Amino acid sequence: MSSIKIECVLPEHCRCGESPVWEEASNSLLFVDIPAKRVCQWDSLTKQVQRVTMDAPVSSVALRQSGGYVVTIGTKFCALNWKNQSVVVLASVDQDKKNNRFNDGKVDPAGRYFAGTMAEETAPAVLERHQGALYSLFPDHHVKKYFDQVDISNGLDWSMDHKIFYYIDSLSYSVDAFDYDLQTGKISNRRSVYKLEKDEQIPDGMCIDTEGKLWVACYNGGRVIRLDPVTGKRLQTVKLPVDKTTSCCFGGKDYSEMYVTCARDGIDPQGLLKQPEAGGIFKITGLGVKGIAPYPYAG
Ligand SMILES: O=C(O)[C@H](O)[C@@H](O)[C@H](O)[C@H](O)CO
Ligand SMILES: [Zn+2]
Repeated sequence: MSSIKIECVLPEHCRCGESPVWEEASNSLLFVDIPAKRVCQWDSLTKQVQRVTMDAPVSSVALRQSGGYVVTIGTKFCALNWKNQSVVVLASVDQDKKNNRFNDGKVDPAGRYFAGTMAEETAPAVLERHQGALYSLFPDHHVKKYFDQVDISNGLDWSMDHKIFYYIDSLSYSVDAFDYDLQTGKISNRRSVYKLEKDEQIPDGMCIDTEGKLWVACYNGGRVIRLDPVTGKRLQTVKLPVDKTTSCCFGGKDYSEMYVTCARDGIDPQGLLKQPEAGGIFKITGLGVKGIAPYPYAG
């Protein structure tokens, strides 16, 4: 049996840390702090952090094949040049919804950047319902809309054989699956593969391991859970010393470590005394499973 170790590797006070992405080329973890409008890069070797501030909430970051990163800022898909900190808008969505912003995003195995939107929250998980939609930015910069009526667009990943797309609309308290056509980027046949239990709270970010099992960060649940999407059973629970766990990804050597982001917003001063590491970056080792490298945006 492996022994699990959980460590706060970066005591960052993220208001809402999200979108952890491992960048193998720089041995670093990318992540965002949404309301702080920040994209960060934590070097796992030097332990140094670089932070770049945007002019609107930035909800996800992904690698870009041609160099630099892509990010979702406000309701825009953008390219970010890390060296000179410049941003170029690639496409816009939800132009009729002034109170909307993008939320979680991830690149598919063919290099399309998937991201969904939501209404801006007045408090964590308090927002106008059904305002969001799911989109993807194709390598040629055209945008495809998949569906709307989304509350909080979150966790997304693809099965190892690229035939299934997994997705979370947080306030449905469900992890869903679609059949996926990698050639065309089309999704179909939506179904639920797991319904969260009460103490697991709100499903947020998600990633898949090489065994095809799903890892879901549970917001307010202070844990990541490992699910078997075939049987619909929870296989494992890993608790963290912070409640507002938002997302997870594999990284480090051979993608054998898990990185977890979390939020600090919405915790009162009393609560912060009990979880001083809220908003930090956590590393979990000894899970005994691995992930895969993130796919880069192909455009
Ligand atoms: O990170 C996200 O996905 C949202 O932007 C956050 O605000 C919270 O996680 C959400 O409130 C929990 O459902
Ligand atoms: Zn999220």
